[in-house]
Amino acid sequence: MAEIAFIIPSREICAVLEDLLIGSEDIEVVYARLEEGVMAARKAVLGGARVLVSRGLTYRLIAERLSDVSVIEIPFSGYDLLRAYQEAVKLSTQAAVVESLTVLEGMASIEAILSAPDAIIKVNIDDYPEYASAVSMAIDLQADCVIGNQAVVFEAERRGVKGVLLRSGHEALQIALEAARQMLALHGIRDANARQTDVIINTVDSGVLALDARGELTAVNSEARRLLNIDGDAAGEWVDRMRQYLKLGEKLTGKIERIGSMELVVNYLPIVAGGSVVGIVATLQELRRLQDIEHKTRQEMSSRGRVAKYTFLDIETRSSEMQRALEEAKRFACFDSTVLIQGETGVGKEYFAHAIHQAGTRRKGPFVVVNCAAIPENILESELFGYSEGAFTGAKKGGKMGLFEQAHGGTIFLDEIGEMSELLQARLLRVLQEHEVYRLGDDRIIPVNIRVIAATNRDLQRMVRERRFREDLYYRLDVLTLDIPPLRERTEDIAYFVRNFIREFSSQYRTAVERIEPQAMELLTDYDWPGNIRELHNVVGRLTALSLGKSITTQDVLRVLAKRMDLSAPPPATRSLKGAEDEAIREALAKTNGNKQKAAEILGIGRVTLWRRLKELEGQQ
Ligand SMILES: Nc1ncnc2c1ncn2[C@@H]1O[C@H](COP(=O)(O)OP(=O)(O)OP(=O)(O)O)[C@@H](O)[C@H]1O
Repeated sequence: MAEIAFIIPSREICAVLEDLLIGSEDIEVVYARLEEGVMAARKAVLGGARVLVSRGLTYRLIAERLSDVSVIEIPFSGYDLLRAYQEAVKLSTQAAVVESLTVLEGMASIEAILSAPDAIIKVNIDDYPEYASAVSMAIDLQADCVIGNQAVVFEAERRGVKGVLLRSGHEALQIALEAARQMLALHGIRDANARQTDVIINTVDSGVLALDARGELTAVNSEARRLLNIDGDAAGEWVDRMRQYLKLGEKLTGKIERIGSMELVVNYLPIVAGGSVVGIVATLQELRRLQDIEHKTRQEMSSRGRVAKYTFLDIETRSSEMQRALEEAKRFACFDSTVLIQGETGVGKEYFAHAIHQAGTRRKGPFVVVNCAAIPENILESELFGYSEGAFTGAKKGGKMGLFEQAHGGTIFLDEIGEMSELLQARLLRVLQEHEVYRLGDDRIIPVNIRVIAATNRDLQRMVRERRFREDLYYRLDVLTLDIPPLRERTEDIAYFVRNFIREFSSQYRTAVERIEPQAMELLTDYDWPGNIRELHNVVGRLTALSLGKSITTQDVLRVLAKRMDLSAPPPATRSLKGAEDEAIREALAKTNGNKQKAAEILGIGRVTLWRRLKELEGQQ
């Protein structure tokens, strides 16, 4: 395949060329003139030629008709001009040259070298509408010999004046050949660049379209084709749109454009070179996809260290009450709705929150825990909502993402919600209603997709009545309410947990403790456990550490529990009241023949309380 084609309107030049090109198989030489030359050029291009070389009028016609191919004109070398000069001077008294300005200037240089200024009349062929009038001018200026191309020579001879044909010789052909080869190399570089650009724009996952300065589409990648269904009508519409921005010549980013039901985020970027706009690039991204990426990034950032640790399998129980609560919680987990967990402190509300998150559709999203009672109000606000840079003195550079944002795509667990201030209750209500947050010091809306699980050990309903908790927020939270029974109502669990905890602590403290005396266990199951599982855990921890043998004894339990009751019991009102109590205890024991269990029942107190009081009585005696 010849990549360079010489379309030559002179057999003589063809012959010189063929000599010159022996062995150059990638170059084709065709003898053809004018219109035939154009046809030959087209054929060569179809055959794979990328650079055409020609001369004279044939060159002009080819360059004009095949505007998107590189066409090189064979020049005249200094030797060609010198040869024509010498021949004309020999043949005439006054010679003229009828050619383009570059040739005329070349001829003037030769005159200067030969110290014969203005020896030849110079007629610029481009100043005349046709060859004939240019030749007439030369003859009018007394020329008796005219140097020029084939047409000029023909006209001069027709008018009875000698003609000298200006021929491109060996050197000029060499120059043209070199230029053609360089042009071909440039094409190679351009193609490689275009291929590289093509690969680059097809690697990016945005749609890319580019127009040149004339508003013609010069690049479009596969993603743009996909997004705009470019084979359809959309492409034309998009090119029109881009042309408008090309005229404006200004950068425009983040514009939302609609294509049917799809929303695109479009950036228009003018290409500026040498101070002027030489094109425009549009990048397109699907809004939904961008949001997904943003969400994933947010999740990625926020889920580090923000994962739920417990599942329903971790909530062990032997109590039927608790079993019911568990079944309810499992059902709630499936609905992507707000859950309110109520229960005394230490009953395991946080365990439930983790497990509900893990069993729901958001299990892969973050799980963010916030203890509303543990953080001062103003700090809690900035923790929950985040802040922008400069929102307040000491605000971190670049601002800070709030916990609601961090929980995006997942769950936020608001523990001890009853402790939340009124201001924050109002802000939380907005989040639940609008599903969006504003950072402190920033008015930009940040959409958040979160599930809220709230927990409280307070009677929220009562707080609403006492106007200490917003009624509207209460009803927003009270969608799926879960009541976790206190440990004193789960006696089956007490024994079960005690055994588990003994094993746990005994291996942790490396003690010999393996079991608990039955009476001691009874004392524990009778106790009120105001601190619930957390308290039971602590107590068993202490018992395991204190016990000297393999069994935890009644004495051990009494010692540990008595201390706790002293801490929690209110101080006796009067001495006489205490005396009356002592009397009642004695009576009850007398009636039951010393059966402490029955005596406690008669007295309406727990066995542990009875034990404690008896110990006090012993001390008094
Ligand atoms: N089912 C269970 N099995 C074993 N331990 C449990 C269980 N439930 C709770 N616990 C223990 O009780 C402690 C208290 O649980 P959790 O923090 O979930 O209670 P809470 O109701 O959220 O308490 P608070 O209201 O004080 O925040 C936990 O640290 C854990 O050690």
